[in-house]
Amino acid sequence: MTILDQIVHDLLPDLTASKERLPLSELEIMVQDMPPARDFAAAFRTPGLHVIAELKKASPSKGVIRPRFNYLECARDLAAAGAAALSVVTEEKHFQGSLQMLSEVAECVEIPLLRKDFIIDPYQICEARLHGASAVLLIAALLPTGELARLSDYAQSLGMTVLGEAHNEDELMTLLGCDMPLIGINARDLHTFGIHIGNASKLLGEVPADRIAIAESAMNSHDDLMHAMRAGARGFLVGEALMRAEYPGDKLKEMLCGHA
Ligand SMILES: O=P(O)(O)OC[C@@H](O)[C@@H](O)c1c[nH]c2ccccc12
Repeated sequence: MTILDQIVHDLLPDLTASKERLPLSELEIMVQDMPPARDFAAAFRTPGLHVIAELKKASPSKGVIRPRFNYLECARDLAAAGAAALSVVTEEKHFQGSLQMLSEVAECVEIPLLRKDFIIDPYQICEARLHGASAVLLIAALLPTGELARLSDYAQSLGMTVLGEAHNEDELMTLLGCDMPLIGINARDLHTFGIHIGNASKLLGEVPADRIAIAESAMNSHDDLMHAMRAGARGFLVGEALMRAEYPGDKLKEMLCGHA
């Protein structure tokens, strides 16, 4: 079993329990009373360096990244430093995130939020919307083509945006067959955790102009962002570099401007 299989295996009991407690039909009624979702894709349609700054305490490949994790302070600092959006990792067991954190962050900043999790069911998308996210990540390595299209359509029916994630040619082709506005190219292979920058750069160049290419993972500096931009990226998902910094907002400014 790969780590990806393990993560999905571990989230199933909670998902089943949540559905029993509050079925999807009830969540969908609650969504009707919500204000419209924040426009997640808007920022990326304009020129410039647009970073999706990721809030995560830990990851399976790196263990605990930010031991004292004041996520509201991080969220405020990153928004003030110019983050276009935030990615809130909600997976509990391997990343130490939660939906509660997503709701709190939604109340404390105005920029759009991505629920970053291992999404396999419409239920998780509706939960994301109810907790203040306006985008979800759909990982091609996790789902058959039909499911990707179905979940993507479902998210968009709730007024949300979809970030599809690929890390190889086949996955990219699958995503391009679905109606997804944002196409993420993950330099990290989720099965092995290996980083492949050359491969990611090549794939970024293959994202057609009517989609927004987002470079994901392993970027630490202004140069890394510029490299990904030259390869075709119009947005950048940055987690660890910000979460390891004492002052994530300052680190983001440095990555955006090229100097401290
Ligand atoms: O922390 P990094 O290397 O900057 O990467 C952020 C983000 O790309 C990464 O967390 C990520 C993107 N897609 C994923 C899917 C599963 C787990 C993790 C990820």
